[in-house]
Amino acid sequence: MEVRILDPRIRDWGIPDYQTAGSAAVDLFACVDEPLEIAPQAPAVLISAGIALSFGDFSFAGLILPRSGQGHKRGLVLGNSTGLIDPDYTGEILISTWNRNPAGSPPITVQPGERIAQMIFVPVLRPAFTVVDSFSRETARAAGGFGSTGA
Ligand SMILES: O=c1ccn([C@H]2C[C@H](O)[C@@H](COP(=O)(O)OP(=O)(O)OP(=O)(O)O)O2)c(=O)[nH]1
Repeated sequence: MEVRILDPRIRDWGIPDYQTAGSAAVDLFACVDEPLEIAPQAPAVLISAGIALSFGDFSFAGLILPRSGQGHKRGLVLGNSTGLIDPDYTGEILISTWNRNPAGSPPITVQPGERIAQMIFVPVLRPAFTVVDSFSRETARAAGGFGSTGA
């Protein structure tokens, strides 16, 4: 996979890579020029991750996810819940950054180079759609959902 370094500070912070052989994700750095205060419940802020990717073949995509420590402990999550990086997207990777804490909480300060999110890569399946009036196979669940099997 090709990576373009759009913010030279990335070379000092560590080009995003798997921290260990067992790691599924690469951490993304906040490429802000100065510490950035994000108020609770304020509209999400787009922060550059300082990199662009070329997926080569289009068989996988990227997903930007919150980091558990940032999200669970600190309240710093993603304004779009999950970011999808399409395999044909070659622009700057942006992180929609949101302070989910209740109004009145202190702001969260994001430092330059802080690891605020992570990205995993997933295979993309592109099933062909056949338009039908009714499905050729029935299931026990049928349209049951949203708690249909009990609490
Ligand atoms: O957190 C994100 C989400 C998206 N993107 C980039 C890569 C992605 O491929 C592109 C488009 O994202 P998406 O398909 O989710 O956007 P959309 O709202 O459906 O708009 P469109 O596809 O019309 O651009 O924006 C990011 O950099 N970060």
